[in-house]
Amino acid sequence: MKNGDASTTSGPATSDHMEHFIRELPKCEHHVHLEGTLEPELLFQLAERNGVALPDTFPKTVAECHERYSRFKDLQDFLDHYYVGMSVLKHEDDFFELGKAYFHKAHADRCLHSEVFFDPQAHAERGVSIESVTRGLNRACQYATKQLGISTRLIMCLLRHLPPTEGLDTVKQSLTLYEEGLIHGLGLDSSEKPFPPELFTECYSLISSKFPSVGLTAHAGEEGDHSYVQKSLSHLNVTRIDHGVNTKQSEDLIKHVAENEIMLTLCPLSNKKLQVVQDIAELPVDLFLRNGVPFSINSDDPAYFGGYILDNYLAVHDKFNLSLTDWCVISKNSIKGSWCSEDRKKELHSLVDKVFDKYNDLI
Ligand SMILES: Nc1ncnc2[nH]cnc12
Ligand SMILES: [Zn+2]
Repeated sequence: MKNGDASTTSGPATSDHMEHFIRELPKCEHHVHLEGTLEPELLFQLAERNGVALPDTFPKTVAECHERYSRFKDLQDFLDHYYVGMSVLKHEDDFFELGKAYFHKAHADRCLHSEVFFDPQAHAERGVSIESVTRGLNRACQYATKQLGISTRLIMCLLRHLPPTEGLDTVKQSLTLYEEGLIHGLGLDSSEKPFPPELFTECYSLISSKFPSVGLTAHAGEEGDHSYVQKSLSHLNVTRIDHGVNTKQSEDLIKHVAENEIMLTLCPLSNKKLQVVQDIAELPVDLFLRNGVPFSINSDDPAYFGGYILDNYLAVHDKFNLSLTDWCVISKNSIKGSWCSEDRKKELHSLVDKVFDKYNDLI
């Protein structure tokens, strides 16, 4: 049966098969901030356990949190809340618990490979060392691999609203952790405008000169225009772009990104919540597919944006009438763009093929 022709079958309609297919599809996540997976329930538990007094303006209950999360005006409005929320994280075990809870959610969504961000500078401000944060999260990564079969990578992000000299200090403090193999990538996040990527050139070149195999990525083209994407590629030498929605503004850039297999890590629910788009249907999913721009689908800050990776896949399914073949392209590109071993990629490819074969006869 072909996509869209639901008239002649018994059993579930095509769209039901499509939804089952998407649920079963092995997924790779490349854009999730572990601090953004802090659910309100754990946030309040940690506040009590760690004796953290949240400001009077902070929501008092889980329900009030959800109400607050339903009306972020933009990225900055979200970030102002997010940095306060994460102040309840104080000890290595808190970070372990946070990571473990995320990996269980990812596992339930059939996410088999996950590359996770963390923001050490946001914790250093409160006296929490980069070692405590990294070791706690690394233990969670090991747990995910051993107990849940998820391969993982840890990506340290620099906060672009802080001075680049502080970013460089953070990079220097992190060198031993990269050396130990606890951190595998470098990223750049927080308020995009007016902090262009070239401010952080030295931070990126220091890491890549010491550890050439470390993956480089940066948030760009979320609220910033396409020049932020261009400059992340030319000045930071990243091989991946986080968000990158505004790549759509330049035909030359679309061509460049496609030809050089730069993967964009799209985050549909995040873009809607932070009003990057008013509707997920506005995302350039068709444009990117037609032009061979590789992208993956991710959750960004799922505790705040109302859904983990599967919800983001389903949101795309809901708005774009993608075929089984389109989904296979998305899923194979997200494997190809992952920073895991070639053997792991082969395993993931064959798992995707199995699900594709199962549903190819049905859809
Ligand atoms: N969507 C986002 N953009 C930039 N920085 C972030 N940090 C957490 N979520 C972010
Ligand atoms: Zn992000």
